[in-house]
Amino acid sequence: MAKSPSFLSAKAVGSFAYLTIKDRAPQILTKAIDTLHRHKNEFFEKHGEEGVEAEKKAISLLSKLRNEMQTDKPIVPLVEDCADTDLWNQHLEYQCSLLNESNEQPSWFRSPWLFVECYMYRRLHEAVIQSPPINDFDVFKESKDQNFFESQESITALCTYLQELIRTIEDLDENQLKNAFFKLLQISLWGNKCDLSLSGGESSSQKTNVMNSLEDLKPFILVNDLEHLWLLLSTCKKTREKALLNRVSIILDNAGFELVTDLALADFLLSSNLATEIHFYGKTIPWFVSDTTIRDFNWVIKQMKHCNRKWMSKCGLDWENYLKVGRWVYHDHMFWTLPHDYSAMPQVAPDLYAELQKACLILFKGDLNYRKLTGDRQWDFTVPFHQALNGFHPAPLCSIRTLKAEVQVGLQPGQGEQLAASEPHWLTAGKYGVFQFDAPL
Ligand SMILES: O=P(O)(O)OC[C@@]1(O)O[C@H](CO)[C@@H](O)[C@@H]1O
Ligand SMILES: [Mn+2]
Repeated sequence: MAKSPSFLSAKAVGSFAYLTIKDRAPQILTKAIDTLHRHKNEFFEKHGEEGVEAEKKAISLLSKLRNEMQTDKPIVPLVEDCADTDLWNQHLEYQCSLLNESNEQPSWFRSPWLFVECYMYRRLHEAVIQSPPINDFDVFKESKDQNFFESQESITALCTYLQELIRTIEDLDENQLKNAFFKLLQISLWGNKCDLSLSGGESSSQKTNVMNSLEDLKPFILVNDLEHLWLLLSTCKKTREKALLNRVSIILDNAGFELVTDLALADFLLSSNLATEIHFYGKTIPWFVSDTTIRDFNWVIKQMKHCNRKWMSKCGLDWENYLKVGRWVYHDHMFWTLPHDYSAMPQVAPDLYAELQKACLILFKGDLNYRKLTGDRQWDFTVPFHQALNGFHPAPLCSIRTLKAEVQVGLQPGQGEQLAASEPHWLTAGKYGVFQFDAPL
């Protein structure tokens, strides 16, 4: 078996990983510190002097973290005893073993980018939980909520389209159903552009109506396996006995507009009978600035339900009902906020792997999921996606991802080189996307 290529890391000066750890990650910590500072009065009103002391402590812990990163200090073990602390510290020991020969310590600019970037968010969480009584504060909530509020035009247009689709769905022929399916998948793909960790926490809302740009965006889809998804789900629908369940699992990414696009897609899958149940997987802690937690998931549905726009409110009501009757299920699992790539899931989280195996299709949203699917390694662009998955095949799966990191596989010969020649930042600007499918052989 050929040796796998090296991990992306900030060792490569000028690389996107390097620029992230050097510039964007410290900027994200600074914004988190500013957010805590701006909530000082709220903490005082809620908790009195204890709240102000807690704010000071969290800020001091985050400032220390930022300094460790900016001065490339060794990565230190987590100290707060949580359910995942041992797994994190065991992984840190594994990272130490990778550097044994060079007699070096894991550090921000030497260790794999995936590890240190995930570690930063887990240390940020540790700083907050070490600061009671503000230990359940989400430093990213404001920006996730703002993304939702600033995307109202797109959300309204999407809900109006979805409700019209549902109203007429019995009259749609096979081809019309497929086109609607593809349209909602593309909206979910481009919803992934709205990612606050790429923008360093600056607003990245969907201010224009993405539905009007789908045709213009088609040339930016580098791998398009949509037909595989249609064939899989339409065949499951035709061959399914009445009772048999067809589960589609969605590994969520960002809250706000992207989450609404994923919920709209999920509604269509049920309304069209392409699936009988949808399982969603979010993050158990605030993660990569915009990622969805259970609070974000419930907040978006509640906001939709109570808003004064007819079709948005109808969607919110329907979606709340899907959850009530169990046709939509939300899962929390700590694995998604560990630093491991997905080929480690059978060993590290066999219960989660077994759960994913129950799906007839798994949709992985976003760039970080793509990085974890492919091990965040420096693969040649033409390496098959199946190979890069390194044995991770719980069920047929599809990555729905806009490119925001220097890892991409499954391209045609010369395709990557041609893009690099015309667009130096094609891998990281979020301008290109993929629908990349894999089925167990
Ligand atoms: O998973 P998402 O939300 O699509 O993107 C997350 C992400 O793009 O943000 C980082 C920027 O620091 C990337 O490296 C990382 O993959
Ligand atoms: Mn994300």
